[in-house]
Amino acid sequence: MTPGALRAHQVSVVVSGKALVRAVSLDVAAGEVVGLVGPNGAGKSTLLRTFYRALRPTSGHVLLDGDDVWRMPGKRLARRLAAVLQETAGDFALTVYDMVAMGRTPHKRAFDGDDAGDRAIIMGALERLGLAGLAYAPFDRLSGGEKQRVLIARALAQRCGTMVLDEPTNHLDLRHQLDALDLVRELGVTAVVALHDLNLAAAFCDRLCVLNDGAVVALGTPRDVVTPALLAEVYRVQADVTTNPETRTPQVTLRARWTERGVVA
Ligand SMILES: Nc1ncnc2c1ncn2[C@@H]1O[C@H](COP(=O)(O)OP(=O)(O)OP(=O)(O)O)[C@@H](O)[C@H]1O
Repeated sequence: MTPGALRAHQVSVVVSGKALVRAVSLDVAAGEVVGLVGPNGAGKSTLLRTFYRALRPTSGHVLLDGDDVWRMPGKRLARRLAAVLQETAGDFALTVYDMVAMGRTPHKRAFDGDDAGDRAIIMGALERLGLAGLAYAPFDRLSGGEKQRVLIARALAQRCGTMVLDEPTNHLDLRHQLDALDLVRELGVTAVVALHDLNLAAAFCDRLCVLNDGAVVALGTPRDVVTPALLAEVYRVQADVTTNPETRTPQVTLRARWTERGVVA
């Protein structure tokens, strides 16, 4: 699990004549965690899809340790880069164990079964995500948060040095949100993670990349990026930014005002 250096160079995505991602350049150093933030529709998922080869950039390149991910055999990329996507529909017959076992596929030849080493990795990933008790439950019956933890466990079992995570915490309760991001940090992997919760992003990420309308509008440490001016410009909200006394990272509080119709932020 050697962390890779991930580089997007002038990546643009145009679909049906509409530019969804516009000339994005982002260098993520080996072992660095970069948060991708920005409003709904800003292009976060679209950019991430070019990283794990779900969507070919119209122009520009995505490089992992200097190798163009779009020129690499898929299996080789999957041994180096794991993606945690938003909830995936599973086959109704698959158990939680089966879903996590898929993380081992890039490391096997066709028709190879799981050996003892694979089983230990799969069970270790299930235990790490608090899912050992659900190992033989049908994936489709799980709650949204449980499913999300299964997808994280699958990426963990994939044993890659680089991870791309698209809103990995959106279904998780507070404790599991912290656990999931703690895990990413603990692993020491290179990670690009799309997050909506700016406080969480600021607490866990080395740097934040702010996308708006498909383009990077700010890139830097959380302290440099999370400012009332940026929040007003990008999210069109009035907010105060203080320093969290525990984490020493920026903390956003929306300014709310009372009207006869209730609270309006
Ligand atoms: N295949 C497509 N064809 C046309 N437009 C698309 C396509 N896929 C995405 N879009 C549009 O591209 C824009 C960016 O979408 P994307 O999912 O990347 O945003 P996002 O920043 O991840 O948003 P969210 O925070 O809501 O998840 C949106 O306006 C979306 O409607």
